[in-house]
Amino acid sequence: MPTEHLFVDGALAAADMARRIAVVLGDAIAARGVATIALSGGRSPRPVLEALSGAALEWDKVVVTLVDERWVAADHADSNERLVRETLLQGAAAKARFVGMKNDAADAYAGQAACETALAELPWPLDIVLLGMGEDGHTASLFPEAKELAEGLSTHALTVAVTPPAAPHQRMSLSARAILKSRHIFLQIGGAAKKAVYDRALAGGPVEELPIRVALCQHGVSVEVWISE
Ligand SMILES: O=C1O[C@H](COP(=O)(O)O)[C@@H](O)[C@H](O)[C@H]1O
Repeated sequence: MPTEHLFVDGALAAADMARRIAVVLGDAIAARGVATIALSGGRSPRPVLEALSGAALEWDKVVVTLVDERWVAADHADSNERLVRETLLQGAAAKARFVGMKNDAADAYAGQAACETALAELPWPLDIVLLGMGEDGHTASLFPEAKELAEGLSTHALTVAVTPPAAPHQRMSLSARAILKSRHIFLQIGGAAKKAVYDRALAGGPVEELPIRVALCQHGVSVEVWISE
């Protein structure tokens, strides 16, 4: 069972999550001289990343990558890289090493091999994989109805190129294997609709129905969930 942190307020949940991330990254630096974190995109992580940016860490020893990315330019409003650069990688935190997923290839499928090579050079397992979840139960860009879902759940590769069934832009996503190649999985669940999906996922069933079960229905990696109303 995941460890659940319950909050009435999303801002308090974000601040608490940022504090916990900083502790885990600091411990990783003390133990191994380097700390690694993969970040999700979307709306939920923004306040966490803004708070984390002010943490007193040896940022030059932190490596930041992504859980998923939209195949758009790094200055596009939908770019997860842009989100991370604008929120986390500011001030002292700008010293962190950022390894993004988007490259110059024309589409995500053509760019997957180079992205795989870039991510393979990181020190695995990652210390933290920070996940979000959509109301359809997707996590990273492992969407229930995507034609690449089976590949994302079964591949030995770290990454999978995806065309979302009902969202804009091709994506690059960590595979299930990569998500589980981590020391800690942290998950944000905000609002009643996501909480209902989270509860249904925890109750068990096929991972193809609710891909968040990749993280929730396994015993190898510790999972902490920040739940807010
Ligand atoms: O498409 C995505 O959605 C999920 C959830 O996003 P949110 O905006 O509801 O927080 C996110 O975790 C994922 O990284 C993103 O690409």
